[in-house]
Amino acid sequence: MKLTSGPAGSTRQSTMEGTGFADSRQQEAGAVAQRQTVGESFVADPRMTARDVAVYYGDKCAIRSISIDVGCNEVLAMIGPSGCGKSTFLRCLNRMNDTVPGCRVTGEIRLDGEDIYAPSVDVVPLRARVGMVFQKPNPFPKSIFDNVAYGPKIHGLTRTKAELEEIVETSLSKAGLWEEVKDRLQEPGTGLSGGQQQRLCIARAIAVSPEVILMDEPCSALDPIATARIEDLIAELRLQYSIVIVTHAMQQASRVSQRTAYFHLGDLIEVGPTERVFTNPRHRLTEDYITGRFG
Ligand SMILES: Nc1ncnc2c1ncn2[C@@H]1O[C@H](COP(=O)(O)OP(=O)(O)OP(=O)(O)O)[C@@H](O)[C@H]1O
Repeated sequence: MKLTSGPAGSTRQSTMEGTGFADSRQQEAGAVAQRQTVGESFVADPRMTARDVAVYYGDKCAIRSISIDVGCNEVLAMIGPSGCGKSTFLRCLNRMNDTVPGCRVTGEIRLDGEDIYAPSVDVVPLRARVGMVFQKPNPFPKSIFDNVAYGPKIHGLTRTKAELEEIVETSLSKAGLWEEVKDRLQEPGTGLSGGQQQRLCIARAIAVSPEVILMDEPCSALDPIATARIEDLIAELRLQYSIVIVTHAMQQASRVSQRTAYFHLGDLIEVGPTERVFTNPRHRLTEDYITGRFG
């Protein structure tokens, strides 16, 4: 994947602008330098592009001027201390923030070049194209089969029962769950173990042929073995989809992702190839975080 650095336009304005004092100007330059995203935010062939994205909850600005691409067939990890805005940004990518009262999103986000916030965009098909897997596995109170079949049915993706069965089997296979559940498809999804439930939720996302899968700390409720299975699965899914994952586990980010984005207090501080970000961070705040001095 070819990477490119952030343009000058990704610099955010300092709140000290216009003070007129020399030392203030120096501080301002420092503040701007600190808030400019360093590294490689952009890729040559993006699946999604976010430009100058800000999110407000009421009057409170949760993230400011975020510009970043999501590449095809990459896992992009988003890391940073609690409350820095990772989940808020993730939710912008499939307009999940639309469901949060008082939440306002500004800037521009495109999927395959199409503005996903355009008034003409229907969020139901959008959320099939940009699927989401949550922190806590949340299967529907339905059978294993129906959990996976539900999406294709409501999106009209199949014409016959055989086609639907085919999608269910393929999705469960891709999610690494088919062998474990093929003889109990009519049992409730909620009867599976936590790790199996999370793979069921991944199968549910896959069943509607997404282009991007968003994962918000998908392993935080799982034991190490179930976590390892999901991480292996993420590596396989990348071959077909783009994946954006929020994780608190830096080891996990380094294991599963090709690029890592570091957020800090609502700013996107640094983006780059994962190995480089973890071994040779360019921004002091990134370094402080990954070495455990902050967060
Ligand atoms: N629904 C909401 N209403 C008001 N403020 C919110 C809401 N959701 C998030 N926030 C605030 O927005 C900021 C960013 O929160 P967000 O959950 O995106 O951070 P995060 O980096 O994902 O945190 P964590 O790692 O703890 O999940 C925080 O200050 C948070 O309190």
